[in-house]
Formats: sequence, C-alpha cells, structure tokens
Amino acid sequence: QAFFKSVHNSAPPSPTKRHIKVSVVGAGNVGMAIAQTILTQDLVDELALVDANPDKLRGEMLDLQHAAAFLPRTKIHASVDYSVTVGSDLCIVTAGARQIAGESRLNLLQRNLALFKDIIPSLVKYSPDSILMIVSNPVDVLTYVAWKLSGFPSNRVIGSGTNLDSSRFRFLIADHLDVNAQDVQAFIVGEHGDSSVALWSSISVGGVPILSFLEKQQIAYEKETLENIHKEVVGSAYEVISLKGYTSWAIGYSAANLARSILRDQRKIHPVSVLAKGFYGITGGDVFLSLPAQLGRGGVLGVTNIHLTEVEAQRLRDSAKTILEVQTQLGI
Ligand SMILES: NC(=O)c1ccc[n+]([C@@H]2O[C@H](COP(=O)([O-])OP(=O)(O)OC[C@H]3O[C@@H](n4cnc5c(N)ncnc54)[C@H](O)[C@@H]3O)[C@@H](O)[C@H]2O)c1
Ligand SMILES: O=C1N[C@](c2ccsc2)(c2cccc(Nc3ccc(F)cc3)n2)CC(O)=C1Sc1ccccc1Cl
Repeated sequence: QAFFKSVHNSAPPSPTKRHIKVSVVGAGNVGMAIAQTILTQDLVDELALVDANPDKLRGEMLDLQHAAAFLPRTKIHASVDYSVTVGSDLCIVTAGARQIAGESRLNLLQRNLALFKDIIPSLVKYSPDSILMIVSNPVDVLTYVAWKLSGFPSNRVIGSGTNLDSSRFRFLIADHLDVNAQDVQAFIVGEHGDSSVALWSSISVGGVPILSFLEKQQIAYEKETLENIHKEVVGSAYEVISLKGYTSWAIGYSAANLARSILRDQRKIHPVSVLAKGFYGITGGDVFLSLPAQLGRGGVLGVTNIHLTEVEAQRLRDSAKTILEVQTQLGI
C-alpha cells in the first residue's frame, strides 16, 4: 500500500525560477498576520496585498514598509487592482465578510461566494500558474468554490483547513504533558471547526506514540483527557473570539508555515483541505476536507493513506455528506 496516494500533475514549475512572489487578498486581521509572518521569516522576494478598502490597504502597506530596517529586503505592493498580483507563485485568500451575530453559516457562505466570484477569476487572470491557499470561512466549502472557479488542477488549490485546529491541538497536548509543542505531532482532520476529527493514533511525542509515551511516563491514560483536549481546541477558538473579537496570530503563523512548505519545496506533511473524493470511502461528489497531505512547490504532492478507525472514517464521511448538501445549494 503506497504511503502516499499521488495527485495528478503535481510536477513543480521550472527549477530555474528564483524570484518568489506571494499575494495576500484581504488586508484584515488574518491577512496582515500572515503577511507579517511571511516577511519576518524571509519567505518571499515580493509581497502583494489586495483589499476592497483602499485606505486600509495603503495604511497597512505603509506600516509594513516602515519596518524595512528590521526585515529582510522584500518588495511590498498594495492595490485594489489585481494587476498588482501578477506572476504570483502563491495566492492566499483571507478576504471575506465577517459573520454577523446570529447569521447562519449558509448565509455567510452565500455572501463570501459572491466575493469569490470576483476574487478568484481576478487572481487566475494574473497568476494562471499559481497555487491558491484559501483561509476564508467556511474554508472547506470556499476551497471547493475556489477550485471550481479557478479551473486549476486540484493539487494547486489548498485550504488551510484543520491546520489551525491541529496547531491548537498540539499546543494543548504539549501543555498537558509539559513538553515542547514542536515535539508533538498530532493531526486533526475532516471539516474545519466544530465538527473536526482528532486522530488519536496520529499523536506522537518525540516520535513516541502517545499511548506508549503515557505508559512509559506513568501518566494515567484517560481517554476522556484526550477527548477533553480536542473539545478545548474548539472551545479556545470561541474563547479567543469572546476576548479579542477575532483570531490572528495562530492562523497567521500556521498559514505562513504552509506557505514555507510550498515555496521552499519542503515536502512536509500538513493537515490541509484537499480534494478528498475517493479517500476513506468518501463518494457522492467533489468535496474538500482536511487530510494529512505532503506539500511542496507543486502544491499537494500526495495524500497520506494513514490508518483511520471505522469511527474516524465514518465521521469524515458524515462531514463530506453535510458539505456536499451545502454545495448543491450553491449552483456552481
Ligand atoms: N480557516 C481558519 O482557520 C480561520 C481562522 C481565523 C479566521 N478565518 C477566516 O478568515 C477570514 C478573515 O478574517 P479576518 O478576521 O481577517 O476578517 P477582517 O474583516 O479583519 O478582514 C477581511 C478583509 O477582507 C476584505 N474584503 C472584503 N471583501 C473583499 C473583496 N471583495 N476583495 C478583497 N478584500 C475584501 C475586507 O475589507 C477586510 O479587510 C474570515 O472568513 C474568518 O472566518 C479562518
Ligand atoms: O479561531 C477561529 N476564529 C474564527 C473567527 C475569526 C474571526 S470571526 C470568527 C471563529 C472562532 C469561533 C467560531 C467560529 N466559527 C465559525 C464561523 C464561521 C465559519 F464559516 C466557520 C467557523 N469561527 C474563525 C475560525 O475558523 C477559527 S478556528 C476554529 C473555529 C471553530 C472551532 C474550532 C476552530 Cl480551530
């Protein structure tokens, strides 16, 4: 059984291409956190910002440019005109309408769909060979929308998916075990947000599977402890929102980490929203869900065939069914 199920056409672009350009659409809390992290980590030669609000856009551009003395040299542009994104290697979409208090997810989706019908074709026009990374919510459905509207092969359309969920999960496990979060590998997969699926078998600490780690450290293993940590992944999102009104730093670092794997051809495995049809018995239509996927300069290089319990696989299939029902109402 091959460890990776390859996706079509994931050959990287010409190796001679050295100048790296990233565009970020949406200069809000999330977009600017991603931009700032990409600059600090010296991932690009050129950064383009796009937003519908020209004053916000220019303000953010100037504010970043004024940090030039402390950052690696990077050309920073900003415009409401998508021509500023021309020749991007990676386009990160964080633009979106904010969910209105009490607004249904479906209504938010319809509003964001209307935005995407302008944003995605504009990005494709100027960067037909780029990779699209969708962060806007609902991220799994909007990644499907971006794939359909772009006409790109599925390996070049990725959603941040449960990458943020998994990074919070890793932090909480590390905090519980008093170890470094970078030594904790743990995947949350499926639908981003409230209905995500924690893969207990995927958790390892310093390369040691969690269950044997707990036994070796004589830490009482209680299944509900891990389940409570997964519940806290969801709860902490709501807590951050209730305290500061939005989230930015964790999604900023996690999305920039995905950008690094892509732009530096790291071939690392991340939980990201990919075209999941055909995996784990997911049928019935094209649906994007998070699975552990290998990322490199060609986008999604492969999707891992990790073992899922029947309960985990069924939960993925249930999420796929729910998302497909929503997608059929979109008319695209
Ligand atoms: N996937 C995740 O894990 C995750 C985590 C946090 C936030 N998010 C999502 O990220 C999105 C952005 O969140 P935020 O806090 O940055 O919101 P925000 O309101 O601060 O920023 C959104 C920006 O999009 C801009 N915009 C609106 N319409 C546009 C258009 N047609 N073209 C270009 N720009 C446009 C707005 O002017 C605004 O600056 C939301 O959908 C949020 O739910 C996702
Ligand atoms: O950290 C967040 N912040 C957001 C947020 C940021 C600005 S306004 C709301 C958040 C926070 C809390 C709930 C929530 N629900 C939600 C709303 C619309 C969607 F399409 C999807 C999710 N969204 C957006 C979001 O997706 C996250 S991650 C997240 C959310 C819910 C459960 C688990 C996780 Cl890991």
